[in-house]
Amino acid sequence: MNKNVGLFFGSFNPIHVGHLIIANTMLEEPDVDEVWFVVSPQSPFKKQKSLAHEFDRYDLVQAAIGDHFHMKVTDIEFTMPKPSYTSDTLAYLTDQHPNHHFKLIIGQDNLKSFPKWKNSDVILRDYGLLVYPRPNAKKSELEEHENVRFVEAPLMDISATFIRKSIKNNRSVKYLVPDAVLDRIKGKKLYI
Ligand SMILES: Nc1ncnc2c1ncn2[C@@H]1O[C@H](COP(=O)(O)OP(=O)(O)OP(=O)(O)O)[C@@H](O)[C@H]1O
Ligand SMILES: O=C(O)c1ccc[n+]([C@@H]2O[C@H](COP(=O)([O-])O)[C@@H](O)[C@H]2O)c1
Repeated sequence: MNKNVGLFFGSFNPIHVGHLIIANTMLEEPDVDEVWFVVSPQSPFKKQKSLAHEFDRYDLVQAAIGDHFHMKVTDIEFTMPKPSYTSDTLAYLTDQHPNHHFKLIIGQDNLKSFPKWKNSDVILRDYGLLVYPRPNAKKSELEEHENVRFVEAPLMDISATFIRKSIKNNRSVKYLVPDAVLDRIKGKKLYI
């Protein structure tokens, strides 16, 4: 079946309510039928000491979306070369699902550096970007690009960095992550 799929790539270290609000907002767009979370083992521009194992991050995403009918999670990048280059994954997914139409979902903070991504021109031309606004994002020349669309939605000053820091400092992150995610973070003693 043909589907319009919004691909939401990220480290998800851990997934937080901001990510879920972004996914849900994108599902309201007329040309997004499903959102697939793509858990990246290693983002090219991020060197994190506190990066949880990709299997754990995948589990947290799965726990967060539960059995949502229009959200899925994929581990497709786990067996691909690292770091995880989005254009390679897009090519692979397009090959696997020739009838689907993919778009990329990103937060506004990633738009400024997007021209430095591998094959960014191909991604822009062949897929296009759906952008969720983010506080303090730097201005980007791509804001007016014909294949870049901003959604109108509330700014959310929430980050995985803040959540990891809070856990380390023994502060509660209840409501910043879904309860099922919090249970697993505690159970596996992640980010302490
Ligand atoms: N609060 C937010 N507002 C808008 N976009 C966001 C927000 N949080 C995450 N994103 C976007 O979600 C995608 C995946 O993000 P990522 O997993 O790196 O989360 P993060 O909260 O930015 O993590 P970290 O704090 O570890 O850098 C990126 O495109 C990022 O821009
Ligand atoms: O393909 C690239 O060149 C590229 C450069 C930077 C980031 N990405 C992807 O963008 C996603 C979000 O990245 P980050 O660094 O905000 O976690 C993640 O899945 C990365 O693999 C991809």
